[in-house]
Amino acid sequence: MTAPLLVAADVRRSFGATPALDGANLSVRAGEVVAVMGPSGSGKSTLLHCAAGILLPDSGRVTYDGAELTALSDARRSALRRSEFGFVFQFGQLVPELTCLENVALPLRLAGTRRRDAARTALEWLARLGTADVAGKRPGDVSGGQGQRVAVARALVTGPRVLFADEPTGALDSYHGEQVMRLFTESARDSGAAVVLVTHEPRVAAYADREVVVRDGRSVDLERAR
Ligand SMILES: Nc1ncnc2c1ncn2[C@@H]1O[C@H](COP(=O)(O)OP(=O)(O)OP(=O)(O)O)[C@@H](O)[C@H]1O
Repeated sequence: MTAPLLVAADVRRSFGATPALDGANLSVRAGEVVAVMGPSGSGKSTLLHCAAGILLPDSGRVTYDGAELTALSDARRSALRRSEFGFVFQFGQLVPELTCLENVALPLRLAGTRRRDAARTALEWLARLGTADVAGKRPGDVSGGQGQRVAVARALVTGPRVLFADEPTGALDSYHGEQVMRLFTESARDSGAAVVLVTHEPRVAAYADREVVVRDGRSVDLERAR
């Protein structure tokens, strides 16, 4: 079995007097989809944010590809996040002033790709997610399901090695939610990325290879028989 690509070990994090994580663990291998489940307020999002280097834990270690994320400067951690990680959230992640195509092209433009090349790659990703028809529209003029597929295309366009998704289908009905999950997990598996997927919906977690359940800031790993 291959070594995990990303490991969060014994992570603790409080917000003021509220202990959000109290010794949580998470690991994910390349090509593996891990669902982080658990009740509301149990610490799922905090664990994702710590694993992705968005939040620093109070104690514990997060290592990515053998390097300790928690020991990097803010600037190096941000650069690593931009180049290695992709993110899909529930709401409000697309830039409303840009077209859907420009939204998907944005991470490539930020990484220095020329406008025409970025647009071509972005359009390929929109087509793979079945949303090439909304390329010229602004996010406010597309449906919730189309918007989430555009967000997935934007998360995948740079070829990230780890994808983080926090309730990516939370705002969708079950039909569109399933469609987004299928495209999301297929695309991630095709590209060999590792996926950390926070959800409280068993139907969404069913797309994962493994489940980690967080309760009161602590995690339990459950192997899923597939
Ligand atoms: N920025 C913050 N400031 C203060 N408290 C916070 C903050 N973020 C999270 N918390 C608290 O930390 C605990 C864990 O929150 P977290 O969002 O990680 O849970 P969750 O399992 O993702 O919840 P949900 O399923 O409702 O999104 C909760 O008690 C929450 O109120």
